[in-house]
Amino acid sequence: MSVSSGASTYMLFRIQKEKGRTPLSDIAAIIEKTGGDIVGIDVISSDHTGTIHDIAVNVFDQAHSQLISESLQKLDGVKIIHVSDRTFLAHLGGKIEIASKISVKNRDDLSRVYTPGVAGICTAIAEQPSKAYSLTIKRNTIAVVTDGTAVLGLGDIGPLAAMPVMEGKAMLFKQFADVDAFPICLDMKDPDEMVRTIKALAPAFGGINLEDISAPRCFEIEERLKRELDIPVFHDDQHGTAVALLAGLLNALKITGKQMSEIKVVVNGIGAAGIACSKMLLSAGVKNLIGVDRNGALHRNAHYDNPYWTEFAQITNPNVETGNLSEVIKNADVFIGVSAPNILKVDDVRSMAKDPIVFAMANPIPEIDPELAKPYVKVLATGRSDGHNQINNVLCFPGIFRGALDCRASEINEAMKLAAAQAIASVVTDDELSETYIIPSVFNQEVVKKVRDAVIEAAYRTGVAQKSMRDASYG
Ligand SMILES: NC(=O)c1ccc[n+]([C@@H]2O[C@H](COP(=O)([O-])OP(=O)(O)OC[C@H]3O[C@@H](n4cnc5c(N)ncnc54)[C@H](O)[C@@H]3O)[C@@H](O)[C@H]2O)c1
Ligand SMILES: O=C(O)C[C@H](O)C(=O)O
Ligand SMILES: [Mg+2]
Repeated sequence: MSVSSGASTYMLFRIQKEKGRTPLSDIAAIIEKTGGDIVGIDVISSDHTGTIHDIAVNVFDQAHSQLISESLQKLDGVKIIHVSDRTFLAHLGGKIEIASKISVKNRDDLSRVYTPGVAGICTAIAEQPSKAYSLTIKRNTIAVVTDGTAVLGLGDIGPLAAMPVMEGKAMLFKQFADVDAFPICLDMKDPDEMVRTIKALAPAFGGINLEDISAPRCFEIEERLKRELDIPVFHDDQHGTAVALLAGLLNALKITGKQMSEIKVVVNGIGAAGIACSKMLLSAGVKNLIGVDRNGALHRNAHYDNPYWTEFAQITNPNVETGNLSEVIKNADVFIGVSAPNILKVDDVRSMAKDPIVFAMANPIPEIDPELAKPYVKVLATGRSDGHNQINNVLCFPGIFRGALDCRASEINEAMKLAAAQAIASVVTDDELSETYIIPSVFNQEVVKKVRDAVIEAAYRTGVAQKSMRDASYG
């Protein structure tokens, strides 16, 4: 049985073949015999001792790739230098670069973009700082800042290892909303030091997108930066997630015919995303919301060292339910997971109320395998790109910052977030709405457009837009 390119993993086997030993045809035959589908062979180098080849092969999965490697290693005079998959290949050398808008072809160009011409521009900005918005990259540039302490669901893997996620966010900012974003991975953990450093970096940027900073530190860092900076500061894992979640839930409830005010919601993982999602749902009208973390349900009769949990317990769990996830999820209408992989059991889902909604949003592995949950849920969503109903903050951050930059909002406030959620939900029309289509694809070009316009409208309405409406090309 061979592998069709659609449902497979693309691997690149770099092999060294000694001259006069196993011929290439035998190597190819072994790969095909082991079920691999060869899609290309390149010669990388060749000399009197042998040849290095890259053999591109479609395989079923990692285990299949391993099997092919083992078969190749047994061949006489064949050595595997390395095996890479498509994802690793896409990351070679990083995913973004800086490009100039003007090319410098001669001395005349040089004297305008650099010294001496540039000095006049600097003086103009020194005299009138707001000119930085028209004469530098500030007006369209966002810093994507992390300390690497809560990277996806991988935890505290540090600033260096966080780079691929931050580069990815920068790519998405550019592709979806033409926002120039730059990844900044800080090697520090102390909130005071982080606030000081981010403030010191701020002059070059029109906004700060905080990313993958662990709770509860992220709350203090964001609150202080919002107070102390005059550009929008937005913690994506809190607010981007909450916006995308509310959009998904608004549409999912249309399918189940239930009301926000009547549903029982269990939020698992009371960290950055969990607290923000819960607060957004409360302001959208949910009354019975229970937060669960590693030690079970949070409730007002317990004592927590974390002040954000104390506050959370006061405003949630009105019936003071106690116990672990399996206990409190009974009769819940909605499960929201922003916690860890595979912690929701099929029996938990089966104990939920009729027509359960399960949003298992932990990345990269959701709280429950979608295939296991599917038979028992009415609406299922994950944070991943490779299934139906992707509820991910990428639906929010490009458009919300596009809007905030275009009207030069001094902040991103509650009204702007709510407007963004409603805008995302509205992209799916009533005719289109179904169990497998509650939330638009991020590739739907309406998403960024609608979010931008709704955010700008809310910014003017709430008095935080600093540009005239005409200049913001809006309204
Ligand atoms: N889909 C999305 O758009 C999206 C957005 C943000 C975060 N996330 C995902 O949500 C998860 C949390 O992200 P965060 O930024 O809030 O991180 P965080 O570190 O701030 O919070 C994680 C919380 O989950 C809790 N937790 C861990 N394991 C648990 C378990 N077994 N049971 C109950 N609680 C558990 C932790 O104690 C912590 O309170 C990650 O997997 C992340 O990838 C998804
Ligand atoms: O990065 C993502 O895909 C979403 C989110 O920011 C996360 O931390 O999981
Ligand atoms: Mg994140």
